[in-house]
Amino acid sequence: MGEQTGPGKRRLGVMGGTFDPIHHGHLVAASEVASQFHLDEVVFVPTGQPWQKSHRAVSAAEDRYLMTVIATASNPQFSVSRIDIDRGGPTYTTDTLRDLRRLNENADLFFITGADALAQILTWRDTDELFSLAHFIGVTRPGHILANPGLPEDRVSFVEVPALAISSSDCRARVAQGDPVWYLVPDGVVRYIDKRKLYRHDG
Ligand SMILES: Nc1ncnc2c1ncn2[C@@H]1O[C@H](COP(=O)(O)OP(=O)(O)OP(=O)(O)O)[C@@H](O)[C@H]1O
Ligand SMILES: O=C(O)c1ccc[n+]([C@@H]2O[C@H](COP(=O)([O-])O)[C@@H](O)[C@H]2O)c1
Repeated sequence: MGEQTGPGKRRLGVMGGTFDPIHHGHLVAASEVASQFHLDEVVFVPTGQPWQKSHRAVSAAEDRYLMTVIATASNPQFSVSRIDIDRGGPTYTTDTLRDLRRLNENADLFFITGADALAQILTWRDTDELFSLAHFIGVTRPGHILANPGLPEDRVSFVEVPALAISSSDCRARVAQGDPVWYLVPDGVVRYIDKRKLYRHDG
């Protein structure tokens, strides 16, 4: 893994996502990678403005941030960062990783991404720099093929995680239809969605 690994360095996982809402697929992926890669911590980083999702309405960043905090609060290995929200403007992972490296000088970064997001990674901004900032870990996701889309071989690993066919889109659609999202998202997130009337057409 080149210059990113070293003795005595903390191993910091980074789970970026829009988290609209965060669901158990995200949490299981982070937990499994933390275990298999012996990570000290996984920081969840909700996007500010996910520029590749500009074709649809995205919930307010503060709602997505708070749901991420609620979902991760009970796990001492998990934390949440506001860096992408507070930076403002479209969210680029090169900025995320540069900022996290500045804040965590003695850490190796492991960016966790599902098979669908990994397949799109060459469309992200500044990909040449991207791969020098972190090691990328692609995780399995039902309905998607996990493969290297052309990243340098020594910059990417693959992890099979317990399959959860859950997506944020499906959770939003279920709430809009009045269907339950219990057990797809953490209980506190169900209650937050209800309290803030998120995803309801009359919300
Ligand atoms: N069920 C899942 N299993 C494994 N990885 C997942 C799963 N759901 C999301 N991910 C990964 O988590 C990261 C953040 O995903 P994101 O917040 O966009 O959720 P999503 O469910 O894909 O949302 P949407 O349906 O709105 O596109 C991405 O890397 C994505 O591939
Ligand atoms: O850097 C980019 O250009 C870029 C483009 C699309 C997605 N990403 C990142 O990929 C992660 C998952 O994004 P999303 O849109 O699937 O929620 C999240 O951390 C995004 O900031 C990054």
